[in-house]
Amino acid sequence: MSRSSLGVTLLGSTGSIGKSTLDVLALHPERFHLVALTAYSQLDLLFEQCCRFKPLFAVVANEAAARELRPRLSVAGIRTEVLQGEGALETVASLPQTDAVMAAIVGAAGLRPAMAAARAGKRVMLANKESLVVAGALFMQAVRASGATLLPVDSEHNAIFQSLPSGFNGDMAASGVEKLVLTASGGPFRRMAAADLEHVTVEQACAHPNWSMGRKISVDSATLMNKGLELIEAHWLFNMPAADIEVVVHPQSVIHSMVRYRDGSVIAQLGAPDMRTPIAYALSWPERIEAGVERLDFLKLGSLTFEAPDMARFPCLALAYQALSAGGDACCVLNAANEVAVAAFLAGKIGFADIARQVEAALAALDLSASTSIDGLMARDAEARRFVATRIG
Ligand SMILES: NC(=O)C1=CN([C@@H]2O[C@H](COP(=O)(O)OP(=O)(O)OC[C@H]3O[C@@H](n4cnc5c(N)ncnc54)[C@H](OP(=O)(O)O)[C@@H]3O)[C@@H](O)[C@H]2O)C=CC1
Ligand SMILES: CC(=O)[C@@H](O)[C@H](O)COP(=O)(O)O
Ligand SMILES: [Mn+2]
Repeated sequence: MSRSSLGVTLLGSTGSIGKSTLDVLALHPERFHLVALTAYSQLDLLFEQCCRFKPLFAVVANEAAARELRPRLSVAGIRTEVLQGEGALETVASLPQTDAVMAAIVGAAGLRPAMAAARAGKRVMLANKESLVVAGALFMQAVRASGATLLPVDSEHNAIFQSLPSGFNGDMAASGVEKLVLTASGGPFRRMAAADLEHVTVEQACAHPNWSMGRKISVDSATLMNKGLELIEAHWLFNMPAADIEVVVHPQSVIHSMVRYRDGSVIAQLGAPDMRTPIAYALSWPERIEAGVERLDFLKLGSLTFEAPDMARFPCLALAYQALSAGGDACCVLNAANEVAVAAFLAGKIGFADIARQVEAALAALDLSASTSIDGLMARDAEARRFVATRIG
């Protein structure tokens, strides 16, 4: 390992972003080394990843999983130390050996470890958009206080980051920025009638037209809640009011997002729909490295098209605008209610269109006054989860 090699902790290594991150890291063994890998349910895959990448630490969900993994690693001659539980996720995110943290756990479960990385002043490569949805103000405050480097991995926000002037300091007006434009694929049901949305299957909802992703974010893309979460994420990352963040449906997912400038210029980032590009940029910024992705062939692409999002058929996007403008803990409630409703849809307990109904009910019923700590937000998150779980039964 060279002295300048970057020590990476990969939170959520067994997921879609986790695996893509390992693909990029494997292309550059001289540039990066793995400090820690973390998994939740996929122990066999974590074992294989430890054998291949030999991290210093592996984190699993509980004592039983740790007792299973330790002897397997030992027999294989791998000296990775196995830790367990939520606290261990925060530990590996803030170790002195860790230079950079890829935050790729799904859902609000990723918040505390991402916060630990931010508080410890790490290079935080943020895929876990839910951290900013639940705790945007506290998260950005922690980044500023510690001097952490926050690099967006979500493709749209990474595209905006690439389209902003270099040395951008958070002052949009001084940089001549007028608006941000988030592109949305429209999901698998872009052209479906409202009545038919009541009957779509889990398999259809998880079949994203352009991206290969985990199941939760795939359902979010299908309801357009993903774009709602990304609106809130963009608000916090780039210090932009919701009124200056447009959402445009672009079914090809080739333009990953854009920045409008005061002089009428629009700067966009384009690329194949492959997360290895934004992951590679977050890992190598301000430089660029090979990501192993297919190059765009404009002649094969033909045309790029645009249309307005339909918030009547996809009310989750409207609910996210509503939560952002309500402030307080509304975005935390929106996220928690959505996580429970999506899990219930994936388990066959509610229909696709019920997801928005559950989120709307939680926002209407619960106290949305602002929490001032992560513990307070997690209590509000738990309250919203209980509320929706009780309604679903
Ligand atoms: N996939 C994509 O292309 C994109 C994803 N994102 C965001 O990145 C994040 C990850 O998404 P994705 O990779 O698709 O998700 P996946 O479901 O594929 O992977 C999630 C990862 O988190 C782990 N995990 C799940 N629950 C817990 C928990 N309670 N505690 C600790 N670890 C847990 C999983 O472990 P295990 O598998 O072992 O159970 C897995 O490693 C999400 O926030 C998503 O919105 C953003 C842009 C694009
Ligand atoms: C790859 C990525 O960043 C996802 O968030 C993706 O953007 C989902 O696509 P849509 O939500 O636009 O369908
Ligand atoms: Mn995205």
